[in-house]
Amino acid sequence: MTGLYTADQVRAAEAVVLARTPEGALMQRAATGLATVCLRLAGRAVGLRVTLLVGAGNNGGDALWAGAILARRGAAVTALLLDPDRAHPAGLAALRRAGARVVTAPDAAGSDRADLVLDGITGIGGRGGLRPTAAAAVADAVAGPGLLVAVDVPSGVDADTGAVPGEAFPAQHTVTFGAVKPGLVVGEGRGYAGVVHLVDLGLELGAPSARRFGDPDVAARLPDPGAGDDKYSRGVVGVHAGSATYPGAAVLCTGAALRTRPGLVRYAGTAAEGVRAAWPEAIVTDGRPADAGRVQAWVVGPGAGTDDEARSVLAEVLATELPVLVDADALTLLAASPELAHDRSAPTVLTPHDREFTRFGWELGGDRVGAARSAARDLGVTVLLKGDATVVAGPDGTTFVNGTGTPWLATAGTGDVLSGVVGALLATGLDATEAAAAGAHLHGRAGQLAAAGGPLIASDLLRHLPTAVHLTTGRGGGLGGSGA
Ligand SMILES: NC(=O)C1=CN([C@@H]2O[C@H](COP(=O)(O)OP(=O)(O)OC[C@H]3O[C@@H](n4cnc5c(N)ncnc54)[C@H](O)[C@@H]3O)[C@@H](O)[C@H]2O)[C@@H](O)CC1
Ligand SMILES: [K+]
Repeated sequence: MTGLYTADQVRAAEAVVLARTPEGALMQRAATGLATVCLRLAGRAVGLRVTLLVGAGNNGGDALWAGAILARRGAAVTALLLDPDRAHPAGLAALRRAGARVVTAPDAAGSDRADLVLDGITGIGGRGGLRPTAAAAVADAVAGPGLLVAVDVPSGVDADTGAVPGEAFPAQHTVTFGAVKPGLVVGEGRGYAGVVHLVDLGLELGAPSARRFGDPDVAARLPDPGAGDDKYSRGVVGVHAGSATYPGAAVLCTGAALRTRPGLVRYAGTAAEGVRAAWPEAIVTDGRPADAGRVQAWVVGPGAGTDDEARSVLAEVLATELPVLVDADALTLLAASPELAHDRSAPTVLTPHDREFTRFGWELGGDRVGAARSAARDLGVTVLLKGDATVVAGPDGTTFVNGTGTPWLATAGTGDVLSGVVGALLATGLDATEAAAAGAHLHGRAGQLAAAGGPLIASDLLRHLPTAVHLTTGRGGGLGGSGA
C-alpha cells in the first residue's frame, strides 16, 4: 500500500526532522537520493552532460546540490538560474565549488545537447502554471535530446491535486522526496510525472491523505475458499443489467462477477436469455430483483434503460438493506432522484464517469480527489470516479487512487465489467470503499494483461480476471475457476 501525502503533510513532517538535524542535512539527503537515481538512469557520470533548471526556492536548492554531486563525479553540469538573485545560496556555492557552469541566459543552458535535464523550478511550493521564462526553458528542454527528470514534483503541476493550470514540465521520471504526493498519480499531473521514484527522508508521516493499493493488498482482500465454504457462504451477488434487445451489458457484468468470486451470481432482468446462454453457472430469472432469490449485494444499471420500470427496479433495490452498486443508466436515474440513496442502512457505491458525475450537479475541476470526496460526503455513498487514475472516496473521507490500467480500457463494455467485479467483492462482505478500490485495481490489472496481446475488447478482461493479481503475488487459488 502506498500512502499519498499532501504538501502540508510533508512540510509538517519535515519540520520535525529539520528541528533535530543540522542545517541543510535534509536537503543533503534529498539531493543525494536525487543524484543516485540520476546516475542509475544515465548509467554513467563521467562526461554526462547535465542541464539544471533552477528556480527560486528549495526545489532549486535540491537541483543545485545534486548537480554538485554529479559534477564532482565527472559530469559536465550547466545550471540555468531562472531567478538569479534568489537561487539557493548554499546550493549555488556548492555547485560552483564543484566546477559547474552557471548561466542566466536561457539560450546558454545547453538543453539542445544535454543527456539529462533536471527540473528544479518549483516543487511543493509552486503555484499556478510556469511563468513565461521558465516555460520557454522547459520548451527548449523538451525539444532537446535529454532525459527529462523532475525534482520532487514536475514544475507547473499542483502537488496536492494533479491540476495543471498552464505550462508544466513533462517529466519522464520524477524523483520525489519523503512521500508520494497525490498530484503525481492522479488527474493531469499523472501524465506529467512519468515514472515516480521515492527517496526516503526518514520522515515520520501520520495517516495519509489517500492510499493506493498494490497487488498484495488486493490479494489479501480476496480470501481463498475454506474447507467449510459453500457457494452461498462465499458471497452471492445479484445483477440487474442489460435488456432483451441489448443483452451485452448483462452478459459482461454477470461474467465479470462470476470470474471475480466463484460463489454464486444471480441475474434478474429482461436479458435473461442471453445471460443463460453465455453463463450456465449463473442462476437466471427474467423477473424483477425480488424474484431472484437471496443475494448479499446488488449491481444495478448497466444497459438497463431509464424508463419507469428501470426506475422502479432501482428504487426496489435501494430500499433493501443490502450493499448496492449503481452504474450507468441507474446513475442517470439516481441523479434525477438522489433521495433514493439517502438514509440507506447499507453501503451504496456509485461508479460514474465524468459526464455521469456532473449530472448530479457535482463540479469536476482539476481536483478529482477533492471532487470525489465532496460527492461521497454529499450523498453519504462511496464514489468511484472513473478516469485515467480512478479515484474512490468513501462517505467517511477514506480515499484511494488507482494505480493499474491501460488507455486500451477506454472501450465499450469495460465499465460493465468493472461493475460486476466490484459487485462481487461487495457480496463477499468487504468494506464498500475497499471493494470499489480493489475492484478498480483488479480491473486495471486485467486490462494490462489483456492489452499485452494488443488492443483489447471488454470480453478479454474476463479471461484475465482470475489471474489479475495472483500472477504478481504468486498466490494461487482464490479467484476464478467457473465460467467459460
Ligand atoms: N523543507 C526542506 O528542508 C526540504 C525541502 N525540499 C525541497 O523544497 C521544495 C519546497 O521548497 P520551497 O518551499 O522553497 O518551494 P519551491 O522551491 O517548490 O517553490 C517556491 C519558489 O518558486 C516560486 N514560484 C512559485 N510558483 C512559481 C511558478 N509558477 N513559476 C515560477 N516560480 C514559481 C516562488 O516564488 C518561490 O520562490 C520541495 O519540493 C523539495 O524539493 C527538499 O530539499 C527536502 C527538504
Ligand atoms: K520540480
